[in-house]
Formats: sequence, structure tokens, C-alpha cells
Amino acid sequence: MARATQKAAPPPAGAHAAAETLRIEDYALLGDTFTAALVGKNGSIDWLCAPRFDSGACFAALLGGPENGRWRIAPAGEIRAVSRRYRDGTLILDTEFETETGAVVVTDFMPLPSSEDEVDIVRIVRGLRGEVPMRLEAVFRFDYGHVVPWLRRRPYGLQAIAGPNALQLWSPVELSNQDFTTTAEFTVREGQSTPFSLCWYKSHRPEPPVQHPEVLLECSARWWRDWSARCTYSGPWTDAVQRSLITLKALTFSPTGGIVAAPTTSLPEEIGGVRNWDYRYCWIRDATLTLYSLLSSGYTEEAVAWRRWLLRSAAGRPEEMQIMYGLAGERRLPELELPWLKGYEGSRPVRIGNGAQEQFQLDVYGELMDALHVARKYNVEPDAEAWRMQTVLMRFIAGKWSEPDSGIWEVRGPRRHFTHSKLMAWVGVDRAISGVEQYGLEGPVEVWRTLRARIHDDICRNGYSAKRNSFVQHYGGDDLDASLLLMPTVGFLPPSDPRIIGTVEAIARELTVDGFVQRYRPETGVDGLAGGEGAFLPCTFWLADALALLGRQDEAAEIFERLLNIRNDVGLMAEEYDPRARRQLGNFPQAFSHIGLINTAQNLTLAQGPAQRRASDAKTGPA
Ligand SMILES: OC[C@H]1O[C@H](O[C@H]2O[C@H](CO)[C@@H](O)[C@H](O)[C@H]2O)[C@H](O)[C@@H](O)[C@@H]1O
Repeated sequence: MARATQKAAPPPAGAHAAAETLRIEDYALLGDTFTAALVGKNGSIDWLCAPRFDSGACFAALLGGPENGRWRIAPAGEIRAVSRRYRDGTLILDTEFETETGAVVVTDFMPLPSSEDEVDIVRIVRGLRGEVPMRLEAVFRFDYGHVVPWLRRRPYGLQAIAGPNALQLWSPVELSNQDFTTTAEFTVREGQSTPFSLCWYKSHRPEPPVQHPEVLLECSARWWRDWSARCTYSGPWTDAVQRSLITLKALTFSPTGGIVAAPTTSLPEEIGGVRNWDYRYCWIRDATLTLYSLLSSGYTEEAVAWRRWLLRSAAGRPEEMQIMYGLAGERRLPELELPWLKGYEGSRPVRIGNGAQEQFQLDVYGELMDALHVARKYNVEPDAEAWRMQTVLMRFIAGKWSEPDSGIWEVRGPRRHFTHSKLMAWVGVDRAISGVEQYGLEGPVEVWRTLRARIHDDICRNGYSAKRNSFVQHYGGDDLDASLLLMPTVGFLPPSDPRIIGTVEAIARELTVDGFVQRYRPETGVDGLAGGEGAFLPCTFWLADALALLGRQDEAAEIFERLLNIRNDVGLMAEEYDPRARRQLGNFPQAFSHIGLINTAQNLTLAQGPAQRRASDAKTGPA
């Protein structure tokens, strides 16, 4: 049985049941709108940060090995087949294991509604056929696998405690403890049910009471189904859109409305490579597209919360505005490496924090201007404050638009005059002018009109290559960049303009690998990083959007279907995809990719989807 033990060095990996390497797409998401967990097809929860998305992980096997923390419940013997699915309209996962002696289903979920002080995970094992010997293995660690806690036997099961963190494992079966690993063996027969629950809480607080798993299951199912019922999208891709919306909701930090780019850090953009970043923060850039996806699907409340998060986070002097913030708008997100973690399939370093936070990325000012414009257009909230912010931002854009920056891809090479950055500066000015022209707000509109024309002219002269008949990645260069697919979407030029057609076709021809779009060619060294990366899924959605705007609906739909096909078995997508190895890459699941899915589905279904609406907002430049 579990007993009090003393802290010691983490045991070697060999002390645990060998871990198979799971692909990124072998994971499914659990979440409670405060934090999230990833559970693998093998029944192992390999990632959980508590109490918030950006807290230290208590299960970090995803980026190391079982010795860095995990919680597995699976058949003890050979598994013949595994299948899984979310219950309709929920984030409640059923994983079915088929064995020689029978079949069981493990139901995993994080109960809702939840609170900031506790994080719960419930796992209910039910026998479907025959009888199945099961094994539980729990390796509790804190601080990303670094801290080995004390384990104490408790009447309900086990408590793990170290520093500010405590976990309680509630178990109806006997637990054993050896080498800082907790195990249990039990058998489940047809019709039987064996529930477990795990609760993270603040170690200085009293132990939380254990709640009944079946009651939590019922409440959580109701909570998700009520939420999903608010979706207004209906069309050929309703299930896919709903799954992406649920994912987006699970990536939302409910106390503040901030949406994290992904719940993970350091899942690699290249297996074995160094492009491993922490995405557990909120990016301003992703805001406009997020707003469109929420508003056009009926989720006004979430859009309001996200807009309020934006206003609070970006408040202050524009020169101090950041491109990303913490969940509550925190500004300091220092980038650190965690040398004790060997990285996903050896992809090192594992990083927490994100150095891109300090970069100057001109496009985010335009993104913020556009997001506030969209919110005004949809009449999201009374908005005097937003307009005040926009006029201040306009002064900043006017003074800074001609400077080089690090761009949408947050390159770690030298700053450049990225065409997309200038494009978004143009968008910022254009939306300010709309504030005056369409909404009667006050501002120096003549000065802004002159500025808009100047930026437009600058982009057309310096960001366009007549030789290539395409806009290019940065001034003075010849390379392409998939961010330029947004040119028709933001309304810079009409989709029928030959320069736009040329750009979309050049990207489709030269940046596409087996039908998936790369954001740029890393081998040019523009990003200052070693190695390469996969195709970027949001950019592939943007290609579909651009083609739809060009009236090439069939091609757009073909790309969209291709994207749907590479979602994993439970409808989730990472940021990138390796078309040759046919596997997902990068942080997972990625909000930007799911936002792309929602918006493109709407673009292909509605007469006026988000892309058409965004394009028609702008005063497009001379054709
Ligand atoms: O690979 C380079 C950069 O990758 C990350 O940024 C990407 O994700 C952001 C969030 O979705 C997105 O806004 C940005 O456009 C993407 O390039 C990473 O966070 C950066 O640190 C890294 O340099």
C-alpha cells in the first residue's frame, strides 16, 4: 500500500513500464476551461499543467518519459484494438480497448463547471464484454517532471505533496507504491464500473471532498451539451465545426476570456529539431480570426470576453504593447529551457516562456485595429474605449509602419521589411478610416487617407515582383510567403487583380507540398533557425479561403476536404503537418488551425463567410 516516503532523485526510466512512442495525433484533449490534459491512445495521461494552462506540469511524460509524470489506466495484457470518440457535443472521451479476454471502455473527462483552486480528472472504467485484467500506473511529479513529491496513504487512496502542489488520487482499488510510482491491478467484468478521480489542489488548503464520479459525469455532459447547443452553424461540415468550437472553448481560460494558442509547449515543428515553442499564452495576432469564428458561430459571449481580454491586455502605451500575453494579460513570459526533459522524440530544447514576447511585430497593431473594427461591426459592446485606443494606435502605426520588424512568423533572424507586416499596417489605417466613414467616429480622416494611400503605394512598389508576378515575402527579396494569401481576405486589392491571382497561384505552385502549404521556405535562413518544418495548417486553410474569394470554389473545397482528412480520429489538429511522413507536428491541439477550420467551413457554406465579410470591409486599393 502507499506509504509516506522521502523525496529522492527521480527513478530511472527503466523503473516504469516501457512507454511506447505515441504520435502527436495519438493524443486527445481533456479540459475544464482553466487548464487541459492530453490522454494517449494507450490510456496514458501524459500532459497536465495545474492549476492553469501555463502552470508547471504534474504529468510531463509527453516531453520526456514516464518518469516525468503520467497516469495510465489500460488493460494489463495485450491490447488487440483501440478505438475512441468524444461523446456528442462534449469533451468527454470514451476509449475502448479490445483484448483477448474481453473489452472495456475508459471514460475520461475534466468535470465542469470547475474552479481556479482545483483541477479534477475523472476516469471511469466499464466492462463491455468478458473480463479484462487492468493495470493503473501513476507517476506523480511537479514542476515539469522535476519535483518528486511525498506520497501519503489516505483513506480514499493516495495523496502526493510537494511545495505549493498537492494531488489526491481517489481509488476504489488497492494501490501499491514502489520507486515513487503507484500501481494497482484490478479486473473489470462485463457491466461493472470502476471509477477513479484525481484532484490537484493548493497544498496549504484542506483536502477537497471527493465527489461522486457518475454525478460529475452527468453534470459535465449537460454543461457541454448546453454549450454546444448554442452553435448556429449548420452545413455539410457541422460535426467538424462543432468539434473545433469545443476545442476552442477548451483552450479558453474562462476567468479572463483569454484563449491560449495551444495547451502544450515544445511539441516540435520538426521531429528531432529545435523549433519547439511554448504556446500556452494568448496572441493578439490570432484575435481577428478568432472573433470571426466565434461571432459567426453564435458564440457572442465568448467573443465579448475575448474582446475585453484584448482591451485590458493591450491597455497602456502602444510602444509597450506586446504581441502576446499571459492568460490574464501578464507581460513577463521569460523563455527558459528545461534541460532535464529529453523532449518529444528527442526534440530539444524543451522551452517554457516565449522570447517572441519581446519582438516588434508591426502586424499586430493592424490585427488589433481590425479585431476592434470587427467587434464594432457586430455590435459586440458599447465601444468608446475601443475607439480611444484605436486613435492612439493610429499615431503609433503612423510613426512605425516604415520600420523593419520580426513579422507574423516571429522570425529570430534579422528584422526585415516584411510585406505582410506592411499589409497589416495598411489594414490598421483602413479600419480607422472606416470608423469615421461608417460609424461617424472622430479622427483626422484626411491625414489617415493620405497615410493609407502611401502605405498601399509602398507595398505595391516594394513588395511586388513583376518578374514573378507575385507579391514577395519582404522588400528587396524574391521569396514567397503564405501570409500573403491574406491580401485578398483583408481587402488590400480585389481578388480579380492580376497581382493577387499571380500571388495565390505562385504560393499554390511553389509553397505547397502534397497539397499542404508551407508558410515560407526555411532553407532561405530568413527565420534564423536551424532545420526545417512541416506544412502550416492555418496557411493551408488560407489558401482555400483565397481560392474561394477568387471564385474557385471547387479547388477550395478540395483543399478543405484534404485538411479534414488529416485531423486525428477525434477531430483534432496540431499547428503543422508533415505530408511525407503523414503525421502531425507542433503544439497540439492548435487554436489557429481550428479557427481556420471554422472560418473556411463558413466561407464555403455561407453566401457571406468571414473572408467575404472581411474583404468587403475594406476600401480596396486601385485595381
Ligand atoms: O516558429 C516560429 C514561431 O512560432 C511560434 O509562433 C507561431 O504561433 C503563433 C501563435 O499561434 C502565431 O501567432 C505565429 O504567427 C506563429 O509563427 C512561436 O510562438 C514563436 O516563438 C516562434 O518564433
